[in-house]
Amino acid sequence: MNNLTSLPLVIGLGELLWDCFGDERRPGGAPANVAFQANQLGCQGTVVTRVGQDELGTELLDFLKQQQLSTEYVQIDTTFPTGTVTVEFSDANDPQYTIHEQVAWDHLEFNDKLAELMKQAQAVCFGTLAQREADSRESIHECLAATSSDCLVVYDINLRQKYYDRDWIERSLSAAKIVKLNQDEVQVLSELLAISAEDLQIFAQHLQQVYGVDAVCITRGSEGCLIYADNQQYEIPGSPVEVADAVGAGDAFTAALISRRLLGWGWEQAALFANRVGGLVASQAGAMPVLRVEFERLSQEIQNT
Ligand SMILES: Nc1ncnc2c1ncn2[C@@H]1O[C@H](COP(=O)(O)OP(=O)(O)OP(=O)(O)O)[C@@H](O)[C@H]1O
Ligand SMILES: O=C(O)C(=O)C[C@H](O)[C@H](O)CO
Repeated sequence: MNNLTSLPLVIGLGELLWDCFGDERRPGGAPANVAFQANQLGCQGTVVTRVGQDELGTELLDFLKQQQLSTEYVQIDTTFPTGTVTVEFSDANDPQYTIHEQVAWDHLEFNDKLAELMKQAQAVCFGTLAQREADSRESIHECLAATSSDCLVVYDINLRQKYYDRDWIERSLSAAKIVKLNQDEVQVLSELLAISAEDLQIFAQHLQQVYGVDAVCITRGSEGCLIYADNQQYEIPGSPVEVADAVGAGDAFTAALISRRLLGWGWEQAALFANRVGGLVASQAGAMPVLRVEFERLSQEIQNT
């Protein structure tokens, strides 16, 4: 790997794609959003994914280069096209995703180069969607197995359409140190894994005891988040914003939480920052708005309070 900086290496492992909003399109894909935001948050965010050998793939590679993200771990598929998603809204807070099938990011190939990269990662974020096909599912777990024991492995559950399965979720929970999910996903998991979600602390303890997860983070839109870690519950209020669209707010939240935990911040302060970062992204269109300066200002503000 060509590690040009000493910044913490944060990998977004899974899908990089085009979010299509009517006749506009913007780069997206949850793990890619996390890598992009981690890059803006003072880390070396790196995307591990696969695009097609087509115009849409070339444009994604150009986008990454423009944003000073590495394209070294973006594989090119000669059979499947670059992924696309149709994003629709009945409410700006609640985007609906139609995720098109038979695309390149379903076919990530694990190899020595990826193993070498994963060994060096300080954090890796992955989700459920990119596990819908066996090719990427197995490669993702090979990547996770190649990380060092102190790597912060973050499972941002992100359940989409019908693309999840109890076995994939349990395998992923077992591989993760931090699990992030929203309130709707708590309900789905509660049914799928037969865990009561009436008391969220008991729900979180179940994930910790059965799957060996260290921290559980539940996001609640404008109401902020709950974190269960170190035998404590942290309830961190949100700072409501005027929403442009909530696409990528959760991913920005995750990137912010990772970046500040890697800097040694406590849970409360890191979550407060993550809430504000998520809110800022919700106040802008698309999943990858350029907000480097705003994030730095916010980081200083929260450190000084
Ligand atoms: N309207 C809002 N006002 C303020 N902050 C917001 C708003 N919407 C989202 N956020 C911030 O972003 C975080 C993540 O939002 P949300 O709970 O909607 O994400 P999510 O459902 O996890 O997202 P995704 O499924 O896209 O990953 C929230 O915990 C909050 O900190
Ligand atoms: O990657 C996912 O989880 C998706 O749902 C694809 C979305 O279009 C994406 O997260 C928003 O950029």
